[in-house]
Amino acid sequence: MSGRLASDYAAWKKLQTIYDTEKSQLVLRELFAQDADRFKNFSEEYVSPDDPAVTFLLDYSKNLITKPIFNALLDLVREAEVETYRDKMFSGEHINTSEDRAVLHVALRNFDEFKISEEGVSEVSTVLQHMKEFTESVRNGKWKGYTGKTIDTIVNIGIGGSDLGPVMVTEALKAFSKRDLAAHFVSNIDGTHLVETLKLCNPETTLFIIASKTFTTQETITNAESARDWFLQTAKDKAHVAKHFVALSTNTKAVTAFGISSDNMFQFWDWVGGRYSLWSAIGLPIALVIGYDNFEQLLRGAHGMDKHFKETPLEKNLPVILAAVGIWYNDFYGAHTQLLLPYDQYLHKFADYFQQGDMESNGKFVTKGGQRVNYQTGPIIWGAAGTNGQHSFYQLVHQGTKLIPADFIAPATTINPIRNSLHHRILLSNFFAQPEALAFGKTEEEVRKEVGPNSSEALIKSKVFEGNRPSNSIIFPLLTPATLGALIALYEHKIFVQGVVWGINSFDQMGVELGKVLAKAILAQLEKPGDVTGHDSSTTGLIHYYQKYRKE
Ligand SMILES: O=P(O)(O)OC[C@H]1O[C@H](O)[C@@H](O)[C@@H](O)[C@@H]1O
Repeated sequence: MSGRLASDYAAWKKLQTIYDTEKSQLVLRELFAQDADRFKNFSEEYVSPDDPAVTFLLDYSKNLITKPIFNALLDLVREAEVETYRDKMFSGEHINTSEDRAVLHVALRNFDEFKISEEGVSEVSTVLQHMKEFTESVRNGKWKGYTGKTIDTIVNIGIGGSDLGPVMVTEALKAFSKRDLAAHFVSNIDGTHLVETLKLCNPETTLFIIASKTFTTQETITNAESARDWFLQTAKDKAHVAKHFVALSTNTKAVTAFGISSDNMFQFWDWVGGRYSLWSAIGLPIALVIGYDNFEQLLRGAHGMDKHFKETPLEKNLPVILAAVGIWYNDFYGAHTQLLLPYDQYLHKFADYFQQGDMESNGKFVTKGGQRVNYQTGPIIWGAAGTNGQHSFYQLVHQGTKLIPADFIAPATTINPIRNSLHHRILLSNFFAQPEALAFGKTEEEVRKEVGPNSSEALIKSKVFEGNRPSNSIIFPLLTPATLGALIALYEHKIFVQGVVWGINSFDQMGVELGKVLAKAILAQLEKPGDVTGHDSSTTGLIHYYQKYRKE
């Protein structure tokens, strides 16, 4: 994050030389054959410094690395001053330089342990207390709707960071939810999203949570106004809005202007980035669904990982290890993507969540110092819950022409052990088998033995798996709120480390602005029929086609 070009570092140059000279020797079959202790030498167990029950194993032995490569990657991390920038983040320095802001999601789950002096940090516990009281009054039925009925449905209206975290976590921790409180999430400006959700809601028993850091986001404000109109069609009196609309925001003025009283507003601060905000008031729908105590466990689990990240030497530091190995593929092997593959149905939104987390943070071509990078930055993140992905895109991962590093993630035990955990054993057998198949493949010789002498050469070739496809495996005892918190924080800090090495600002998002500005200009033209001006012929042609069918 120094803003320097990563390719100027001595360690970068050394890694390039290693890659150019040793690439052909980096064959997993051989690396494992040469070192009986490879698993031991390339795996780390995480145990939360706060709670021994929060633990997991990271096995990174199936990567195309040797100890000298791993050490050179750590040298790169050192040379980029990741430790210095990490400490700056934790102390509240304004490391988000383009917006002159601190980056303090770690302060939201700190429980007063690290000393951080930044405006707002001392208010974190007051907001948590407000969230706790509110959550309890909704969950125990004391909070009533305008006709005196108990709230049975919540609708979160937000988008991006004000949607994806709560969606992912409420799905992941569904088993901890209060079953008689239905939770819906409306994000898309497409009216369909709101209309289809409102079909499931009763205005007398629905609580709308308007979640927007800025409270200016077009989608969220438009959806919120439409939801309010829908509510008032039945409730009539504007005074009833107070019982059915709350806001999560940093913008008190805009919230009040919308008609939500500041008593029903849950505050956060500009040092909470949208994609790092599920730990803040943005987590209110999470607390409502799983209960405040479970929400606090999620925060505590993340805090344990924060301590690990802050205090553990680099070679045993899990976020650093994931980041370092990722840089090896992204910048030297030329891999463009990174798969996240949770073998846990509850985590089916995990990759969606980290698409914003990683790609909005590290999808940048300019360093903090304003130079264009001459290397690859953030990877494309994608994935699906296992085993579904296996029946969809794994063919390409196994036998395609691209190198696609993958993180496999699974709980050792399940919350739903049906048929004596038979389902879970089958799931895990796939979780173990896939990285093995990717790494070791199947040679032509092995195929020949299998298919017999009468098979065609073409058939034999089509059954060969080249192998040598890298992966990490993360396995933990059970998916609990605290373990999930630690897992999310692990990836957050991985993103941080990579951003520092690449010299970019992981905490702004200038890249989402241009489309927004253009859409506003076009909207003004769509509202008055007639000829459109100021666009290229393609955009003009598309708008003309639309105008043939335009309806009020
Ligand atoms: O919470 P808000 O302010 O509505 O922003 C919602 C989203 O808007 C933009 O897409 C970006 O700025 C995201 O980072 C943000 O999460």
